[in-house]
Amino acid sequence: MKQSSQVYLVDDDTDFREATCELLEGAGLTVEPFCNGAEMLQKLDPEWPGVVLCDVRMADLDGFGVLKATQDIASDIPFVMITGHGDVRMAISSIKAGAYDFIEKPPQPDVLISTISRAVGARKLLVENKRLRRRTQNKSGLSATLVGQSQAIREIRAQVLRLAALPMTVCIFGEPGTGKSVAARALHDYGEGKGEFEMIGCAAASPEEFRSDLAAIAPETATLYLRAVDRLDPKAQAILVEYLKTPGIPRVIVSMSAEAAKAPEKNLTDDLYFLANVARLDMPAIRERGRDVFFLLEVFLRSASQRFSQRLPSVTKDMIRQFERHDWPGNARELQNVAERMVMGLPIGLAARARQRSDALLPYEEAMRQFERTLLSQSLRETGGRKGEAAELLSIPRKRLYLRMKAVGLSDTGQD
Ligand SMILES: Nc1ncnc2c1ncn2[C@@H]1O[C@H](COP(=O)(O)OP(=O)(O)OP(=O)(O)O)[C@@H](O)[C@H]1O
Repeated sequence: MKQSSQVYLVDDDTDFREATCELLEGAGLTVEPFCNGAEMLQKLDPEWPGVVLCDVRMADLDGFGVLKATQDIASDIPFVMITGHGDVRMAISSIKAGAYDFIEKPPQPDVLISTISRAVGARKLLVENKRLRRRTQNKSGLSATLVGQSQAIREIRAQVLRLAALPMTVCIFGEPGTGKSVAARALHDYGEGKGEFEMIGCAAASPEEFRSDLAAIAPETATLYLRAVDRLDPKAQAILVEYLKTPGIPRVIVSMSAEAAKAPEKNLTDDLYFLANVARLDMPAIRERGRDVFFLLEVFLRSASQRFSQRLPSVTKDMIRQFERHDWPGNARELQNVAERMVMGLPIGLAARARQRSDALLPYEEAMRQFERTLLSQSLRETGGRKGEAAELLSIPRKRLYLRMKAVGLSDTGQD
């Protein structure tokens, strides 16, 4: 599945959504529609080079709530609010709250297109500038992105800097959550090519979807990251082989599982194996990186406490022992989840996880959904099903708790 569109459109009015998508796509913009803010926020990535266009009046979370949550994730993503016609007070409030601009409903097509194109242009510039800044930073810039002091990660950083300068295809191998996508982005950030980073997730893509994802790659893309390329079926691999032979395509970086690292030729057709396996990076598992687990923990704790507006939790001796004994099958991603639980004052529950095998891990979206479901059920259990108290325990607004319960399929027991 292709990851990034240029515009996320949030509106609970189906007719308006469809008409607006058609209009913006007709003007050459790529749009992804959402019928509520919660779904969009779940997808929002702070590095996303796009723009949010959001209605102010919506049944669940209103436009101001979505704006606030967007700013918590990434304050520099332009947010364009759709306000009621003639509602000057609302328009002023949206700008005061940090919106990039506002558009009155029903919008005039030329105003809508020019406002969104301007916002997309501004965002593109900002992302490019950030990238150039990162590139001009020295190696210490890279150690803030690919965190760790172990010999293994130092070698990865040195290889990234070496390979970034060469326009060849790179194959990144590693267990789930070892930072393959972080390394791919670093290869882009520290590379010479001007343009954007785009990602296509290959795990669930049918050959048809994959073909259309490749066809939709924006001309300004400098680096194309194909995640889990070993999960493509042979038909889709043949499509990729043809694509890789096309002149003028972006630089391609692919990732593969640790199992595939042992014998990549088994997972790839011969054609693709020879085309893709030019240079390789092998991301080390957390369990092979000694004290890095604590360097990463600190980074994840700081970011989670900022994100959830909570104090930094203390790390007890018992926790340190648990961390050292744990196998970390989910690697940095698992550690990040544990850090979030610590910040929220929840048990870290490492013993049970230690018995899980890495190949039993679920795809990311599903794993996150299950994690969230467990977290919400646990808080509800601890508060005897009282949602107000559960929301307080998790330090989120009650409305957000309702939304997330609905999103993960938890039934409403009726107690407030
Ligand atoms: N060395 C690192 N320094 C800082 N953060 C890291 C590092 N490695 C991983 N992370 C963080 O851990 C999480 C998982 O990393 P990432 O998504 O890059 O893993 P992956 O190997 O690409 O996963 P997948 O196997 O699902 O494709 C991300 O939030 C990422 O930012």
